[in-house]
Amino acid sequence: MTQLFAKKDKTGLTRDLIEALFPMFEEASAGAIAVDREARITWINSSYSRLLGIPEPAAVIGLPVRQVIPHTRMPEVVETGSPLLLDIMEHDKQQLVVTRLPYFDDAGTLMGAVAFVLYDDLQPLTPLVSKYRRLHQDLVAARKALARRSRGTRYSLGDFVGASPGALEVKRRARLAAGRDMPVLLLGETGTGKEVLAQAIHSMSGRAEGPFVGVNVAAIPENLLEAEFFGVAPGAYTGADRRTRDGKFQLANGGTLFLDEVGDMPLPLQAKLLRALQEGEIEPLGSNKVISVNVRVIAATSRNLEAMIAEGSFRSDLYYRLNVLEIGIPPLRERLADLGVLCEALLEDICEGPELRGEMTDTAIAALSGYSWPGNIRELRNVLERALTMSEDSGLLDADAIFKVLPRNGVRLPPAHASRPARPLAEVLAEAESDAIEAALVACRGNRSRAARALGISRSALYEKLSKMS
Ligand SMILES: Nc1ncnc2c1ncn2[C@@H]1O[C@H](COP(=O)(O)OP(=O)(O)OP(=O)(O)O)[C@@H](O)[C@H]1O
Repeated sequence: MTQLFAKKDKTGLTRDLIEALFPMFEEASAGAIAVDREARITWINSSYSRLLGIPEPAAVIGLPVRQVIPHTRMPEVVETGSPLLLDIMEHDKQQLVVTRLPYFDDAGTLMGAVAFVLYDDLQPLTPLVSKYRRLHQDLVAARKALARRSRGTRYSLGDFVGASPGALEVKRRARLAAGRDMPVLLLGETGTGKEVLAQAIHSMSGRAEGPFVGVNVAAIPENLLEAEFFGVAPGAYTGADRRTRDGKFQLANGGTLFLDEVGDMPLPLQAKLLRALQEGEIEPLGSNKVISVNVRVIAATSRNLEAMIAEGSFRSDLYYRLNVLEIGIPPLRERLADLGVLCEALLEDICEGPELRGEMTDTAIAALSGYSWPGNIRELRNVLERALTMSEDSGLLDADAIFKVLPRNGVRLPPAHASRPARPLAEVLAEAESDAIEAALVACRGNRSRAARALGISRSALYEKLSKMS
């Protein structure tokens, strides 16, 4: 206590008061510390040193307090001269309740601040602390979502759900793409997550703070594409709109331009796009000036560009320019192992709010895996949405609920008969039995009585087998 204040004159009331109260506070608290007006540590007691894991308290005297306690708000107290009477501070994964007070000299000049840890064991405060934690987590999530939205992205790599070898390879290549500022070509059928991945790559890249601008080439009428891409100079048109209009390249300057359905781009525009990519310059419509742009392009298509090159509808030089790093996203039917995790993630997303809840039985997943999913994950999401809408209040989706909403002309996938190592006969028979039951249920569109008849077993036997399968 004697080293707390550098000067020992004790004429000021505030100082007297603090010094008088200090021993009491110190004893009652789990730790105490003092800083000068530059927020450098002038004193720390042994219990606080122990709590913070500081082996040698003398070694931290004179150090900026933030260097020792990263989340402390003592600098704020010495800056504003206002106390922070009750605050929860995180240190090394522990939560401490702290009080911080400024202290002044006789002339009322701020000299520094003292802080006491009131609780280091927050057990009695559990309800309060868990509420605080929840609010804090919500705040962090909301801030992140807001930041992403303001940059034009909704997805990060965590949103590309899947743990199958195919999905893991996609994620590995996406991380690689994020680390290198080069064009990327995403190849995959419709609904496989090309846009999710493009946004994820942008969010992980050095351009994350820049804009993410997406343009779906197939959705824009051919005669408007050039203006959409490169912008319009004032007076380019004699019509009503005589203002300058920035194109997607300008809007994406400093960030990422996502060209979806690039295979649908007409040949004349392909030539202009190639020039823009090669030169890093664009020329707005009706202008004779070129503008430099710094844009990273991620292109995507569900079409076979090599075949298009062969038939002359896609330029090979543009293809090589875009395809510096290629990521092939497998269709859902080739990564059925991901169905379980995908359903879980999609149901959680669909069932926002407490009124809706969705859960799947194993037989429901088995039913989903018998379908070929031409619309991939977008179609899976639609199927789950429809199944939930039609389900009972419980939100539990079984095979019946799935069969009711799967497209009637759905193609049944042949069971995988890849060569396998020898296995116990009982295991092989059980698998064959569940394959046969699944096939019968699909063929009978989930009608169990008809499926049982087709299998040549009683309805109750089928129920028994199904309960063992789930
Ligand atoms: N791996 C994934 N994990 C979770 N959700 C996914 C995944 N892939 C796609 N989705 C979801 O499926 C829907 C379609 O995804 P997205 O638009 O990225 O597909 P796309 O390949 O760009 O489709 P298109 O070629 O038709 O534009 C979105 O709702 C997206 O959230």
